[in-house]
Amino acid sequence: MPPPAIRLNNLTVAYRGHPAVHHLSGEFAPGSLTAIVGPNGAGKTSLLAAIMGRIRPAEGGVSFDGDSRDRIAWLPQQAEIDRSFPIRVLDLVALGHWGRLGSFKGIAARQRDAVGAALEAVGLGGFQRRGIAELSAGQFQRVLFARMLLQDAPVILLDEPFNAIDARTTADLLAVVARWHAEARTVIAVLHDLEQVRLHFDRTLLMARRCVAWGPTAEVLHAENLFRARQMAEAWDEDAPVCKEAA
Ligand SMILES: Nc1ncnc2c1ncn2[C@@H]1O[C@H](COP(=O)(O)OP(=O)(O)OP(=O)(O)O)[C@@H](O)[C@H]1O
Repeated sequence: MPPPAIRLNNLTVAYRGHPAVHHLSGEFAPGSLTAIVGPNGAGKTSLLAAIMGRIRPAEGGVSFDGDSRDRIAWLPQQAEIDRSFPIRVLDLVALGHWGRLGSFKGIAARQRDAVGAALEAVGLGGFQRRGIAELSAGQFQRVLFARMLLQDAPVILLDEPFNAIDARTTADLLAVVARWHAEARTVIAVLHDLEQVRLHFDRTLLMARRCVAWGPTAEVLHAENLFRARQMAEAWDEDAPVCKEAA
């Protein structure tokens, strides 16, 4: 099934009345590959949360054309994941099958094979029986990508997927992202490395709570836009209330 278009309609996300994303409008086209960039506190993670439906917008909203939100795969920032949980790589990756498995059914042989294939695809063949606490940060990120391979979702959201990940692992995981793009899935990734964005992402949304620029990466990552985003970040007031500006 093709991915839906994802539309932001005057989207405003606020925490206790203070805006983190302000009056954002635009569209992620089906099958597009978009980087979201901007200074710390620019609202990038909040935007992903609004797309996921984890935060209710203060104003405006997110609409999906032709498909529903439950077919999104989401990779949170590593810092948000508790790795002390005693679970094996096999079981964690198999959770990618969750929608098809049902809660308490065991993992069938076919699904075990699919887990093995996904682990091979991310360079971790044979890691099934390892505990997740025994993995390096880079290996763990590979495992999470393997889980997303199994999820087989038309829309994939990645929040800083290459933070603290070495160059080799990043290159391998960028190849997985390119594969998803070639398969016409919609991929949206929050990133900080602008060189990586220039090399691997067609489109970019540069934001500083508001949209600074959104379009082809080479145009968006222009020095003037980057300067404006920095200025907007320096000027914002953490305690400013949500305004009632028209869309
Ligand atoms: N759960 C929350 N409760 C209150 N305020 C929040 C919450 N999450 C984020 N914020 C605030 O919203 C603003 C945007 O945060 P967000 O994490 O979306 O930005 P970001 O662009 O992803 O930042 P970074 O690059 O540092 O990860 C910040 O001022 C932050 O303090």
